Amino acid sequence: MMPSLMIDHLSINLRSGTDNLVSEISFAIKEGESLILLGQSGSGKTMTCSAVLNLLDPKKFKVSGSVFFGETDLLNSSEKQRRGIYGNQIVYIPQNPMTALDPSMRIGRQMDETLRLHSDKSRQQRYNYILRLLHDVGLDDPDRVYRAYPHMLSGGMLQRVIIAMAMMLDAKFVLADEPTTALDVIHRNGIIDLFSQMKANGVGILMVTHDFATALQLGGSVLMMKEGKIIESGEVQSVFDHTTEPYTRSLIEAYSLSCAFTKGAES
Ligand SMILES: Nc1ncnc2c1ncn2[C@@H]1O[C@H](COP(=O)(O)OP(=O)(O)OP(=O)(O)O)[C@@H](O)[C@H]1O
Repeated sequence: MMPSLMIDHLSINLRSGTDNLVSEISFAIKEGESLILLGQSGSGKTMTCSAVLNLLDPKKFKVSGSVFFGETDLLNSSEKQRRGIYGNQIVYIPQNPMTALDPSMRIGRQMDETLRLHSDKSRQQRYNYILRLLHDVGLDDPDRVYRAYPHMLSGGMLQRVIIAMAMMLDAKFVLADEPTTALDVIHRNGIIDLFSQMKANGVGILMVTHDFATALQLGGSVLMMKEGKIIESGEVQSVFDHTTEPYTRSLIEAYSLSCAFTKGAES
């Protein structure tokens, strides 16, 4: 099967400097697979995502290597090709989900307008479908969410709304930047379950996190990033069990400490 997303020798430099912010990164994700970029703050995770999403200002950054989505060369694609891919086939869930939504428009209207462009369903059919999706992503009162403005919902609820939008568009690929950072354990589990469901439905997932717990829960492959480079890679449980890299160990220890702390607080 063709990988949905293939990154080959991706490097990112500031045009004003010589340091590589990201150095020679390569990976591929097929439909129904997940890959996690894991590393401390400043390791280059968000830069890598921004290159995949074509968000880096070419006046400021020099990007080399290639990023392919199926047959499309994303770094050299036309505006028209990009419009057909981003927000449709590739859905981005940003760290702050509020930024992905229009603050002045009710959630239901935003979803309805998007759906209207992508389907020939009637108004009533669209309403019923959107309500079912909001229910399926675990929002208890879908009609209230439909009528709410984004600022009326919590971060976790907004993330669910964006996941519902990805499902609505039948996205092939979801890219999520730190989707669990602002959530408590219960909400984190719920969100990861939704990502696992999408994976089971054939969606490819690229997730950025600094949290080993999230990586272990989602499973799949992990790339350990440090100072813009991949220093270790493999199946996440196997890296967790067998790593000898001091950097990876330090992130695992941070995770173990937070588990011990949570257990201590519970007892
Ligand atoms: N807009 C920018 N201009 C210049 N350098 C930047 C910019 N954004 C990030 N960098 C630099 O690029 C490197 C990688 O940063 P990046 O944001 O990708 O890290 P990260 O792993 O995503 O960290 P975090 O978890 O804090 O988001 C860092 O050295 C950072 O200082």
